[in-house]
Amino acid sequence: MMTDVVESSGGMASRKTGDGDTDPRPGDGGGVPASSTGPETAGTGTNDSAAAARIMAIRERIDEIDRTLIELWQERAGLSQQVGATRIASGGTRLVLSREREILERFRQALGADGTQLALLLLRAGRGPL
Ligand SMILES: C=C(O[C@@H]1C=C(C(=O)O)C=C[C@H]1O)C(=O)O
Repeated sequence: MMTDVVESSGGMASRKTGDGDTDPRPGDGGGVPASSTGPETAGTGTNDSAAAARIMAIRERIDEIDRTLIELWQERAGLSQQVGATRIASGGTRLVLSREREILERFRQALGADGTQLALLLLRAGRGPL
């Protein structure tokens, strides 16, 4: 499985297959659209060349965002681990649950139930093995 986060807030749901691909569903682009104008372009899911060009342009920004998210994710995890090591070296606790609750609430307020799930993953990444 590609993910163990369960969608619970009514957003996009996707089913994952063993190879990480998403099963096609009826009407989700698995077939050839009626307005098809040419061969399906570069994995865009459409045969319309104008739509394919637009999709590819948007995907460039999506890829940029994903790279930034990954970088930020890794930076945050590293910082969180530094805080933990600093605190333990000074005789403190590894975790501060009141601070974790604040973070969970921040993400929940901004993003709803998905925010809570995201924050739980962020906190876990920063903890490393307990
Ligand atoms: C990074 C800290 O240590 C731990 C990790 C946290 C985090 O990843 O945000 C929050 C609280 C602590 O359990 C901190 O106290 O700020």
